[in-house]
Amino acid sequence: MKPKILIIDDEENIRFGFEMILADQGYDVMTAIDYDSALKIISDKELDLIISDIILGSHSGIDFLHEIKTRKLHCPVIMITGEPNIQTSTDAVRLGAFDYIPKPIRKETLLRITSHGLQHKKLLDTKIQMEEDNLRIRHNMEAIFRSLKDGVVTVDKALRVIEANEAVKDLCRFPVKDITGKNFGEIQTRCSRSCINVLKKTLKTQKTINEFRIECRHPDKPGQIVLLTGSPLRHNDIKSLGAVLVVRDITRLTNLERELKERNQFHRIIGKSHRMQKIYALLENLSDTDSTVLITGKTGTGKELIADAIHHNSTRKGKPFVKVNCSALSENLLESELFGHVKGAFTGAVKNREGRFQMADQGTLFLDEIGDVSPLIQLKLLRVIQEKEIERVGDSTPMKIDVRVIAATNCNLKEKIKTGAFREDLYYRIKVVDIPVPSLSERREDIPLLINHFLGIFNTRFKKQINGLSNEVVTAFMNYPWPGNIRELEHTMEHGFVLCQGQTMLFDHLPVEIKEYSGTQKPVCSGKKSVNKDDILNALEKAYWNKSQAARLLGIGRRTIYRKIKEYKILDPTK
Ligand SMILES: Nc1ncnc2c1ncn2[C@@H]1O[C@H](COP(=O)(O)OP(=O)(O)OP(=O)(O)O)[C@@H](O)[C@H]1O
Repeated sequence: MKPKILIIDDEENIRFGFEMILADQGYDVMTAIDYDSALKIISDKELDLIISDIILGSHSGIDFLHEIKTRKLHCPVIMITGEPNIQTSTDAVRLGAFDYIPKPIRKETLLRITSHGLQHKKLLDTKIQMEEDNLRIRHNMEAIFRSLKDGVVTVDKALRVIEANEAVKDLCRFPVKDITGKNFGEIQTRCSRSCINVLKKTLKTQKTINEFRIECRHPDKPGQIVLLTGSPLRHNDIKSLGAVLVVRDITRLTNLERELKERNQFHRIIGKSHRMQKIYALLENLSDTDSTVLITGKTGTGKELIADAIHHNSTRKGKPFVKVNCSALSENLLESELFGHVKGAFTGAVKNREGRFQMADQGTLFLDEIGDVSPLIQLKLLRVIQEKEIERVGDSTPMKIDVRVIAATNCNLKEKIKTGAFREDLYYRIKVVDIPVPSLSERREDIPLLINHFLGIFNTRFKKQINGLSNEVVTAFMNYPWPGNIRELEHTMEHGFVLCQGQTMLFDHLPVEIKEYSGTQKPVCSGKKSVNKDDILNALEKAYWNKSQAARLLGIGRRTIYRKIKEYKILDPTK
C-alpha cells in the first residue's frame, strides 16, 4: 500500500509543487487548502504523514496539531513556516510535531523529511502493534490465571507476593487480596505451609522443582493432597525476578488411586475387606525381610494360606516351603519329625532321618498349631530360632540351618503363658511380626467374593456349570456366623455342588446346620466362640462317627477335630 501524505497550505504553488514531487516518488498525496478541509480529510482517511503550514487562515497549524492530539492520531506532522519564530517552534514541539522546517523547502529537503517522517510512522505503527499485542496477551493471561483450577502464586526475590489467583483462596483458605505484597513466608495460615520450602528452594537454586507431593494438613480440609511445582521467574532468561508456585489439588486422584490399589486377592488369598487390605500391606512389607512371623486366628480363617503367601512372596520362594502340624504328633514323634534323628537314636530308628528343619533349609518352615507343643519342644524350638542350628535326636553335634520360621495358632498364647503352658521367651521370639487374621463374620463383605471364587473352583472340579446362588442362599450365607470360617464356607459350597444339578444353587442344597440356622436364626455354635464339646459330639453323631464328615459339618479342619476329640477326651462308641 502506498503511504498516504496530506499537504496543507494556502499557497497553491506549494501544494501543487509538493504534490508533484511526492507523487512522483510513488506516494498517495492529498492536499488541503485550509484548516477545515484538512479536518475533513483526517476524519475520512488514515494518513501516514502530514506536512502542514503553520498559518492556516483563521486557524494556525498549532490548532491543527492540537486537534491531531485530541483525536489521538498517530500520524507524524511536519510543520513548515515562512516566518519561523521561537514561540511557534516550541509550541509545535510541545504538541508533538515531528519536525519544524522553515520555507523555502528544496526538493531534496522535502524528500528527506518525508522519508524520515514515514520511517517514524512505521516505528510508531510497530510500537502501537506491540502494545496492542502485549495488552491482548496480558488480558488472555489474566483470563487464564483467573480460570485456572490450580492455585498460582508469584513472588518476588524477597518472597513478597506479586500476584495470586482465586484458586489459591479455595485451596489455601486465605483471601488473595490480603496476601498481595506480603511476605509469603509470614502469612498467617492454619496449614502446614510446606509450600514455602518449595518457593525458597526455587529462588535459591533458580531451578524448577517439579511435582512435590504433600499433604496440606489443614484443619478445615483434612486429607488434602497437593502437587507443588516451583519455577523461577526470569527476565530475558537471565535476571531473576522471583518465583511462581503452582498448587494442584490431587486429593480426588489420590483417593481413586488408593481405591484402585485395593486388591481383591493377594497370592491365593481372596478378600477385599479393609481388614484384608491391611494384611496384604503387611504381607508386602514382609516380602523382603526374614523375620519370624506369628499368624493368629480362628480355625479355617486362612492362616496356612497366609504362610504360603509369605513364603512365595519372599526371596526364599524357589526354596522349600515345609509344613508341620505340631498338634498331630506326640512329643517324641514331633521332636524327631522336626529335628531328625540318627540311626539307633531310639528303638525303631533303623536309619538316619532328615527332620523338617533340614528339609526346609534355605526355605521356610511353617509350624502350625504351635500353641500345642510340649515344653521340651518349645525349649528346642527356642534354641533353633536363636542359634540357627539343630541337634538331631541321638546326635549332639549341632548342624547349621538357614530357615525362616512362620508359626500359626488358633489359641490364645498369652493365656497359655499365664498358665505356664507356653514359654514367654519363645512367644516373643516367634511374634516378631504378628498377623491377626479376622474371622469370616468380621469381614462379611468378602463373602460374595469368596462365593465366586469357590464357584470357579468347584465348577472345574465337578465339571458343572453352576452360575450362582439363589437370593435365599446368599441371604442365608450373609447371616450365618460361620464358626468354621472360610473352610466351612468352602465345604458348604462343596456340599451344594454335590446336590445341585441345575445352574443355581438353592436353599435345599445347603447343609442342615445352615438351613436350621436360617430357620431359627440361632447358630449351631456361636461364631464368637470356638466349637465346644457338645458341638463336636452332635456333629460326630450326625456323621455316624466319621470324623472327616463331622469336621465338614462343623466347618473345621480334620486336624482340628482330631485335636478337639483328644482335648475333650471323647471316646468313639463304634470302636
Ligand atoms: N482368604 C481365603 N481365600 C480363599 N480361600 C481361603 C481363604 N482363607 C481360607 N481359605 C481356604 O479355607 C481353607 C482353610 O484355610 P487354612 O487351612 O489356611 O486355614 P487355617 O486358619 O490354617 O485353619 P486351621 O487353623 O484349622 O489349620 C483352605 O481350603 C483355604 O484354601
